Amino acid sequence: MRELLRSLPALSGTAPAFDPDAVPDDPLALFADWFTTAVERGVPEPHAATLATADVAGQPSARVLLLKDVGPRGFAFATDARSAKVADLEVNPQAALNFWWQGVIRQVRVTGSARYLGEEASAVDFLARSPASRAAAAAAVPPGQGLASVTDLRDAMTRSRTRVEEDPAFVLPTWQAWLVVPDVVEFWQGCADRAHVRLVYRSTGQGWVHRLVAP
Ligand SMILES: Cc1cc2nc3c(=O)[nH]c(=O)nc-3n(C[C@H](O)[C@H](O)[C@H](O)COP(=O)(O)O)c2cc1C
Repeated sequence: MRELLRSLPALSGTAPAFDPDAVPDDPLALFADWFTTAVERGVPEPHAATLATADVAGQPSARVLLLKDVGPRGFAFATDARSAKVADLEVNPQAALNFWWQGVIRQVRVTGSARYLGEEASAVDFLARSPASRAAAAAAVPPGQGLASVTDLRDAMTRSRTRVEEDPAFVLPTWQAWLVVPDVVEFWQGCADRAHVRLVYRSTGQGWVHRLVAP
């Protein structure tokens, strides 16, 4: 493995032009710009992000999920209330989100606190999912619960699919939309010569300040 790992290239994407002296005051605007560029440059699944949480004892855990919205208030995702991440966030709302866009050598790191967006936003998110993903979410098998076999899960999903198709307005009561409200947003632009650009925005409570830091 050691040899294999050392043989692999890193930072092999193509960096778009980026001038850290000509950035917007609001990091959410810069995020939208970088995200759009990632989509235009064909970065696969740029909306997949790693969410890190920590439990009451401080034990961290991280998992990939999909970004559902981004706007002036923060970064939205959706999940099941019975999941470990929600158990973590209920006792410790501090969270981090990480995006890595290989094709453009860009990383975005977000830290902040997460809050539940309420029943209405959660229902809107659930109903916007495809029938297959609504059925999968509603398969009555809570995330993390032990399974005897994958066949059991498929059977539960088939029953759930019928229910979702018969009642298109059905909303899984445990489906929740959450928002990560950022305190710090870091934009990392990799460069082939290793003079990487790290631009860190920090919330002041009234607005944002930003500065360059060493990579
Ligand atoms: C590409 C990708 C997208 C995913 N999107 C979501 C998502 O939007 N919401 C979600 O709850 N889990 C999503 N998952 C599954 C999570 O990674 C994770 O397995 C699940 O949420 C349980 O995590 P937890 O036990 O830490 O709460 C996704 C996984 C992958 C690989």
